[in-house]
Amino acid sequence: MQQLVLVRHGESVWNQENLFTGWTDVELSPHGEEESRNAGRLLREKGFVFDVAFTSVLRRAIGTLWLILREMDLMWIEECKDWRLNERHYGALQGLNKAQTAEKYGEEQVKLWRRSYHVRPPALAEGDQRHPGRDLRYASLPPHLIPRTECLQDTVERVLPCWQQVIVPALRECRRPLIVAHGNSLRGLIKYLDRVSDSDIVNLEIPTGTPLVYELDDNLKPIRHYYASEIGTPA
Ligand SMILES: O=C(O)[C@H](O)COP(=O)(O)O
Repeated sequence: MQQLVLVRHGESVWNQENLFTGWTDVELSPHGEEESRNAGRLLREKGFVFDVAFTSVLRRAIGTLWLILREMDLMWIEECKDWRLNERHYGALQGLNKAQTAEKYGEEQVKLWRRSYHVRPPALAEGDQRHPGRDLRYASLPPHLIPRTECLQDTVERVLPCWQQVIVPALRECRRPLIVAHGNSLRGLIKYLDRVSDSDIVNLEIPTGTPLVYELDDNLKPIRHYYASEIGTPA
């Protein structure tokens, strides 16, 4: 049996302001930093140890990972930052207020943009300042891989190669990975692991800064999952 721990980053300043964030690189809020430290303390208290960590190239996830590792005295472990663990790209919605967008376009439309598996938010224009192609961290990517918007299915299609190519090999080597990523990249991974249907994935919400533990069998299929906070403290 192998364990995989998934953590959505702590609250960001844009979560606090209820803004669509996607690939916008925003900081953790003070509350998000506290959530991250608490996650690290909890994991330490429950006896978790990691020897490799995977995260996105966005500072709210990297910052959460670093605060967790600091609390666990594990800052020395190997870290792998992979753009494929980024949040779903929210297209032209990035930077807009979620409540105001719902007032303008209607709750139903915004729910489709936020939670449906196949519906993409409006795309960023090619020349938009926010286009990720202008960002150094994506400079080595072939242009066809750089999104201007994504539905959850698009996100799954980039998260799964990351899972197969870098996380599965670590698990096969019996390493103990921690994954710190984002609401929708984790929803995509969980959809795959738990074989959640395209319609049921609409209802899956992942709280910020709350370690979720997956127990996997030898074929890396989930046996069960639970929040680390639900485990009894070891004697
Ligand atoms: O990108 C964002 O705005 C959030 O991190 C996730 O937002 P959602 O819950 O609206 O998908």
